[in-house]
Amino acid sequence: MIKVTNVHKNFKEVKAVNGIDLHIQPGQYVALLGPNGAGKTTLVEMIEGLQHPDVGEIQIMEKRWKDHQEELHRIIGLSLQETRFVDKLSVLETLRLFASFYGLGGKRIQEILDLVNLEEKKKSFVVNLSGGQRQRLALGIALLNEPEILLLDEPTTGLDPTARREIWDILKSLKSSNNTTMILTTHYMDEAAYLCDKIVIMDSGKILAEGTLEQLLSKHKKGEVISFETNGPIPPDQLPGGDKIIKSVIEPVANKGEIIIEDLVSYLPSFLEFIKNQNLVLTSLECRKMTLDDLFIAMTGRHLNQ
Ligand SMILES: Nc1ncnc2c1ncn2[C@@H]1O[C@H](COP(=O)(O)OP(=O)(O)OP(=O)(O)O)[C@@H](O)[C@H]1O
Repeated sequence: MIKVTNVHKNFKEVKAVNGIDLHIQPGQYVALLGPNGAGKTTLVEMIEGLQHPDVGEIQIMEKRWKDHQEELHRIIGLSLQETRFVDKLSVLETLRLFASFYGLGGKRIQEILDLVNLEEKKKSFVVNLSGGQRQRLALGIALLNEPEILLLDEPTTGLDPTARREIWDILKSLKSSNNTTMILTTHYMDEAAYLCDKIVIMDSGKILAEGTLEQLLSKHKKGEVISFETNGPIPPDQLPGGDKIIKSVIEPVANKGEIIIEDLVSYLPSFLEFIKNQNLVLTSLECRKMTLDDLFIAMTGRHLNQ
């Protein structure tokens, strides 16, 4: 459905997208997950035809933007990171305006109001909508034309958990009813894990890993995490069992750290002994299985949301 081949995009010296290959199958929901500046928006905007690669090629249903602009506009629905509406138009008037671009009538507008659950708000001015309602309106506009491909740039950033859940429910229902193909960018690993069949982890313009959640986590199959805080500074270079550690992140000033190890049961006693020998007291200790964020730390040494 979407084929991205060796795509590069630079902004002066910044390599925003630095050699990306990506294949997306029909009906797949794909999350581009990564921290600020990873290159997610730039990649999505190139797939949307809003920006053009310096190097490489993007094909959508075997078509390129330069030869098939009109056709591709009909196939794709998109919602940008920040959608600007006309504040003094109502929800209904806004939908009518966008529907007119596609020659769509009242029936489709009503379907969209029901789908994104804005019937009760249809007479409200857009300026008076909550963040979640605005995002649902943006999603509704993206869906007006029944697009085969939906591209959403951070559809739930800044929303509270209930508002996020409402967007998730709409996207889930769309998947089962329409077989839509979707790419969304997000900072939230729970969003990627809940909604998407395929997760693409990006950093510094590159893909670090891709696959289903299970595939990604099984790359570090035995990975488990010790997360701890102490009453004093931890000397990071003296942690025991160096060869058993997949990755450690120690924050000396905050007196806290995380260690990703292969085998928790065999490692934990030596860690506790180390804490005792350093005359430290554990003020908190948590052991758990790896999450996507831990996987990101294992790959980059940083948290996803930093
Ligand atoms: N128009 C532009 N001009 C100059 N630099 C840009 C431009 N667009 C993006 N960049 C730079 O390219 C890099 C990738 O940015 P991009 O917005 O694609 O990342 P992102 O992963 O979407 O980040 P975020 O999650 O914060 O939206 C960043 O370093 C950014 O500052």
